[in-house]
Amino acid sequence: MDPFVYSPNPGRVIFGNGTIKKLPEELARLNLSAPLLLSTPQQVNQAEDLKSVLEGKVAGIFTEATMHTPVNVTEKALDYAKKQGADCVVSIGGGSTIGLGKAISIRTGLPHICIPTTYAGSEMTPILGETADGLKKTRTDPKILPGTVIYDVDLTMTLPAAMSATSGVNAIAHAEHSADSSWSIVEALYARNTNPVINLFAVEGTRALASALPEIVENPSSPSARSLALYGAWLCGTCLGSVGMSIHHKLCHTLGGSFNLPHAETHTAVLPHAISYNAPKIPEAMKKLAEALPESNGDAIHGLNVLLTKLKVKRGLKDFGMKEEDIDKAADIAVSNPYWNPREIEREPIRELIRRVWAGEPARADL
Ligand SMILES: NC(=O)C1=CN([C@@H]2O[C@H](COP(=O)(O)OP(=O)(O)OC[C@H]3O[C@@H](n4cnc5c(N)ncnc54)[C@H](O)[C@@H]3O)[C@@H](O)[C@H]2O)C=CC1
Ligand SMILES: O=C(O)/C=C\C(=O)CC(=O)O
Repeated sequence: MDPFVYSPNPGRVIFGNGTIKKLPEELARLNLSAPLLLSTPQQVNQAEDLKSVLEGKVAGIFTEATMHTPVNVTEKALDYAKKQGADCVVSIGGGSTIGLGKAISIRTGLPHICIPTTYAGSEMTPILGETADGLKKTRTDPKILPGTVIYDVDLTMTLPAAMSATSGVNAIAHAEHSADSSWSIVEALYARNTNPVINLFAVEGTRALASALPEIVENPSSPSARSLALYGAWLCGTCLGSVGMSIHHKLCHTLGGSFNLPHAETHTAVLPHAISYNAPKIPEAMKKLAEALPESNGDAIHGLNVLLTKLKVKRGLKDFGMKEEDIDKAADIAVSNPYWNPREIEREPIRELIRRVWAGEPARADL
């Protein structure tokens, strides 16, 4: 056994069906009585349902959560929270809404309860990415980690199949960077600060999502597949919250932040290529990943290609509006200030990786 440090994040997790009904109990347990509910404009109905669960006893509802957590939206929400006398925030939604909850909580000290409705995993991390003046900056602070997470499978039933697929692959990406003894399962399988417990989470989380997502794409109302996917998302989010990020996340943050590409879709297109870049340096992680992916035939890259084909996702960033002439600029940004990575960051293979992702080619083991 290699030496390791295990330092689990605190936080209370409630998982099941119909669990939003437990919110009043949770607020009472924490001695809180004036929650500010947060949502996107698209999820106002779920925020209103939550208000009913609380019998109307809320400080208010703020429904302008936006992807990549723009600071101007946070400032508006902060003014509203103050005016309404909120004593905590409750975010109901995906990573965008949870990001707003984190941004308010870290600025005010207000407790944050999360009710996630996608598989992005932000609820389990002390990480916050915020955008100002066209630049997205990410920071980590233990105080950003939400105190309570209520996973209610019922709330995920409305997540459209295509979004479920890419959001689930976003989660798998957190796991993969934690599997080798040296670094993060897809990024948790090979993180340098990984440990045996996070490795178990990474493998189990990937297995759960790789099994559930194709079923959700075929039958979005399958209760068992929805439950398995949310369980996998919890495990993979825990991986991201516990170990570092590497080239995969660096590429996605570069592409998303600088070229305004959609978050989960970008993760999905990049993942097999990022894994193939690191493959020569992470043999143990590749073995574990292959075991977690159905139909991999012992080859993790093949397994990921098969999974993405089954999920019917778009694989080319050109499909999302990225221009071919931006490939060089993206390569330059991706190799500047790189995150720790098991393989040295070399510009030419990184450029070729981005070109393949831009073109939507299947990943190959020759980068
Ligand atoms: N800090 C962290 O640890 C992490 C942060 N993120 C951040 O989260 C954001 C992306 O979050 P995502 O969850 O991918 O997307 P999202 O939160 O932007 O949601 C996408 C869309 O789907 C809608 N939606 C969400 N759940 C739904 C449901 N159950 N039914 C119907 N519609 C639903 C939302 O209202 C929104 O319109 C990015 O800003 C990303 O940077 C993502 C992962 C981890
Ligand atoms: O943007 C953030 O809030 C920070 C981290 C992530 O988005 C993680 C990811 O790339 O999925």
